[in-house]
Amino acid sequence: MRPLIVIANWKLNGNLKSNQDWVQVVCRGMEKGMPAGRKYVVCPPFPYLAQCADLIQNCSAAFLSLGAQDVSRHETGAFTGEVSAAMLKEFACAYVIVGHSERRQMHGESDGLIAEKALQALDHGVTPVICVGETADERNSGREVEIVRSQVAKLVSVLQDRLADCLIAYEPVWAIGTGKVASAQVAQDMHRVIRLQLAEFDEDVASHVGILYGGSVKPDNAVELFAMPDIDGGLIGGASLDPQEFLAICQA
Ligand SMILES: O=C(CO)COP(=O)(O)O
Repeated sequence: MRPLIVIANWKLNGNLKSNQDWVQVVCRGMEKGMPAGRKYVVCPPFPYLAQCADLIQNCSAAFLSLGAQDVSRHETGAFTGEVSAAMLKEFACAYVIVGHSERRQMHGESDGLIAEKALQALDHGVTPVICVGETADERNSGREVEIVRSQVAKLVSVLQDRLADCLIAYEPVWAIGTGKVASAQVAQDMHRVIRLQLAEFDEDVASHVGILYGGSVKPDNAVELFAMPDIDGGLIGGASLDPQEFLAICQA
């Protein structure tokens, strides 16, 4: 059985005070009891990883894990502004998001670079959460399956059976921050496409890999999304900034 995983992606949000309040509210909520067999992760901006690691450690409900929003494909060296997987590991990051559509679009990240970043994370014992997804234009022209399959094909060719230790997040770009959530069936259909593609490579890998949905997930649509057979959790942006909303999604 694949566990259900809910990940808060704060993006470029947060400050010392609001982070402290957020972790306190979420921890207190989780201490009251959470559904069994689930995992929860928070991904703050880099400068707050140490603060959040400390806050989480002091939380008696050992539910919440820490993740980062990006990682360098390099180990070390003259790469100004980059953060390595080894550094993330030192700050207790168990997960890292790679290839988010905002990085693909605004920073020109390619499928090849994203696969290399995932390899770096794996080499340092950090689980990569690899994002894929089509734009509105690609879906409107009926190319959504072709686009997502080409993104996944690159992951399979580079990562091979190490994909078993990764998570994939299907985040249709048209659903991110727009309030236009993919219907549970539309999301399930694409998750199925991805899982079948992984099965073409290796059935074991396909049955192992958690595939999360991201894009305008809210407490009221999470229940239906998470009930789908190939949806193994969610990557939550806007709704994760409010600790009560995030908690409600974790409990959905
Ligand atoms: O990009 C996302 C998570 O990584 C989704 O963002 P929203 O939940 O704000 O649509």
